[in-house]
This record gives sequence, C-alpha cells and structure tokens, in this order.
Amino acid sequence: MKVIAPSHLKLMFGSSQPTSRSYPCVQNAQRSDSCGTSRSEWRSTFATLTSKVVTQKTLPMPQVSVGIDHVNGHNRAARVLGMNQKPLSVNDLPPAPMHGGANLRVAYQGAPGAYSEAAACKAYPNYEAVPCDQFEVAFQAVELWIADRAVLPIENSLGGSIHRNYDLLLRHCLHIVGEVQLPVHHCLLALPGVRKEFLTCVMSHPQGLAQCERTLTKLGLNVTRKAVDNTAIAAEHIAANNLRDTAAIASARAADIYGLEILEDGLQDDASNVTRFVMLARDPLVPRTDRPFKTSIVFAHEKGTSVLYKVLSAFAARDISLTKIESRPNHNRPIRLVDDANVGTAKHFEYMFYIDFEASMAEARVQNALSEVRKFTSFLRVLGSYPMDMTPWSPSSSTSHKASSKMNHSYGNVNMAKP
Ligand SMILES: O=C(O)C(=O)C[C@]1(C(=O)O)C=C[C@@H](O)C=C1
Repeated sequence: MKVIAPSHLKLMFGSSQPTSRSYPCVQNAQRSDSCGTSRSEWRSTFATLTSKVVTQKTLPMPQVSVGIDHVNGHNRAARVLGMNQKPLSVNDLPPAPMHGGANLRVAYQGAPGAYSEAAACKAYPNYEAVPCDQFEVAFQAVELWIADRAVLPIENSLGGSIHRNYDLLLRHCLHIVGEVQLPVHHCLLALPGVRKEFLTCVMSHPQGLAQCERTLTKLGLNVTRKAVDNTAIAAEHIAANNLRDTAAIASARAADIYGLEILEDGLQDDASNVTRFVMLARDPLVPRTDRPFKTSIVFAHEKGTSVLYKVLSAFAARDISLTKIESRPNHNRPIRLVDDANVGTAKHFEYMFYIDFEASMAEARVQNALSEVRKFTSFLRVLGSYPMDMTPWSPSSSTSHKASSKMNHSYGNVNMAKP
C-alpha cells in the first residue's frame, strides 16, 4: 500500500460538485439531493429500470460498453462487443470483481492504523491510500478525481448506523460499488509504562466508545470519555502529545504505528463486532445475477411514513429480502404541519428512508418492485447494486489483526508515511 497524500486530505471545497459522470437518480416531482442529471448510458439504464415496469429479462447491454468500469476489468465487454454483433446479455460479461484492480487510489477517513484503512486494504489489496480528515473529504476526493474509490463505514453490529455517511450518500453523487464487512477488535492503548489505574480519560471515535461501553464500565476505570474523529487519530494524539493520563480505544496496528502499549485486548462488548463499509465510485457497477448482489435505495414521500407499508409490500410480494432499513431526517423538508381548527397543529417529522435488499438491479423482480415503489414515493434514488461481501466468518482477534497489520507494515515500511 502506498500513501499518496502527504498527510490527511482536508476539507477544501464548499458544496459538493457534481461529477461529469452519470447518476442513477430516479427522481419524481421532488429533487432532494445535489445530483445533476448529466448525460449517461447509466442514467438512462437506471431510469428505464426504475421508471416503468420492465418486462425484458436482459438489460439494454450495448449501452453498457461505454459506462464500464475499466479499472475493474470490465473493458473486456468492449472487446466482446466489437467481435460479436449479437446484443450482449448480462452473462457475456466477466464476473463482477469483489476486489478491484491494482493501484486504485482509495480514500478513507482517518489516519494509518484506522479500521477504515484495514477495510480499504481488504476491499482493494493493492491500493494507494488517500487518508482524509473527514468523511466528506473522502467523498470529494473521489468526485474531484483525487481518488478512484472511497471506503466508508456505514454501520456497526454493536454501535449501529454511522448517520453522517447516510446523509453524505444523499448529498453526493457517488455510487455504492461494493461492501466490506470487517471484524473490529479494539484494544486499550497507552504510552509505555502507563498503568490503567492512573488513567483519567479514554479517547476514541464515538463508535469505538459505543462498542466498548459495557467493558469500560466493567473495568471500573474512573475516566471521562472523549470523542475524536477516528480511533487511530486518538492513538496518534496521545503519542504526539505525550499524554500519560489518557488511553485510546484503537487497533493493535495503531499501537504498533504510534509506539503505544496494549493495556487491554478485546475491549469490544461482543466478540463478533463487525463494521460494514461501503465502497464508492464515480460510476455505478454493471449489475449481475451470477453472484449474490445487494441493492441500496433511498426514498421519500410527501405523506410521510404512511406509505412505508406499501413500499415494503412491493418487496415482500416478490420475495426480496430486506437487510436494512434506516430513516434520517428529510433535510429539505424536516417538518410537515397539519392544521386542525379544533385541536391545533400537528407537527409531523419527515424522513428519508434507506433500504438495502438482497437482489440485483439486473433482476426483473427488482425492476418491477422499484417501478411499484416509484408510484408511492416523491423521490427515489438507487444508491448502488453491488456484490455482497460473502467472505467466511472469522471473529476478530488481536492475533489475526496483528497478522494483517504485519502484512500492511511490509507495505508501510516502504510507502506509508509514519508519524
Ligand atoms: O475510527 C476508525 O478507526 C474508523 O475507521 C472509523 C470507525 C467508524 O466510523 O465506525 C470504523 C470502524 C469502527 O466501527 C470504529 C470506527
């Protein structure tokens, strides 16, 4: 792995710039995000898929050859197209890669030693790291072609959703092209020689603190909790400022990098602690049916939650399993007032609903379900259709984390900017 940014990329730009690429935004009356609707084969493909009932089994594939992800090896499709005048079908294309090609520049939030760095490495083993100080900067790095991908946490099995990234997905125009599930094994780190009894403060990312709350209480430490932007940044801060009364909740790799000692190993409240990350790109992936796919959508409706049942039944009727539902405030219209002369004014909160389901946009049942959903919603956008992470389950352990950290260190010694 090579770090191509001298230090963390910082927030440099005001509002997000739409890229020149296409967006699979399916919008009805209301435009609720910053996505433009620039020309694109993909836009028309997705718009077709979601704006009317699609009965054909195959996608209009000749369109696909232009919008292909060359980095991921899909350029073979163009060759196939040249040699063979038959319309392409989904099955003519090479398998959608789980892991991307060499030397992708991958933006993540945090510093070396962050779990996001480990997730980026799992998703794209030969990547060039672009560490960013904020989640939003990682989005911008991809939009402005400083990076090719961003790998960002979206939810954790103990701490729940990372709401900031749900909101940013809507505000920006990137596409989800993959997911990575990372076992997260936390350690309590402090400067060499520091004893637990003398700690007055524990620093970490809010998710790190949330994932270890019960264990911290059980340890009986009399410490204040301090939230910082990233677990590795907490470790870096303690080392850089020689803080002898403060510990960080971070990875074993962060201990190695910043010269800290592990006071407690396996601090997370449950051994099976997993964070799900999404991989983001400027272009969407060609959806396929030859491996398990997930699709993520976001929608809103003017009549609030009353349509939720109808939307969900569009999936249930087609036997499509939902894996996640999240609701966030609808920032365009946070409150709907309903006046009743007799009893006063009801204030209803308005939401954006995010849904993940286990099926591919290339399946007719999904296209039909989305056509139905569109009837009940004022805004609908497909965030991405991408291969599910099917790596076999291996619970997190410090040993396994250290093993992978050694692997990273061998890259790190050559390329990684150590503090
Ligand atoms: O702080 C880090 O190391 C991160 O990569 C961020 C983050 C998060 O945002 O959830 C990622 C994984 C863990 O769940 C804890 C923190």
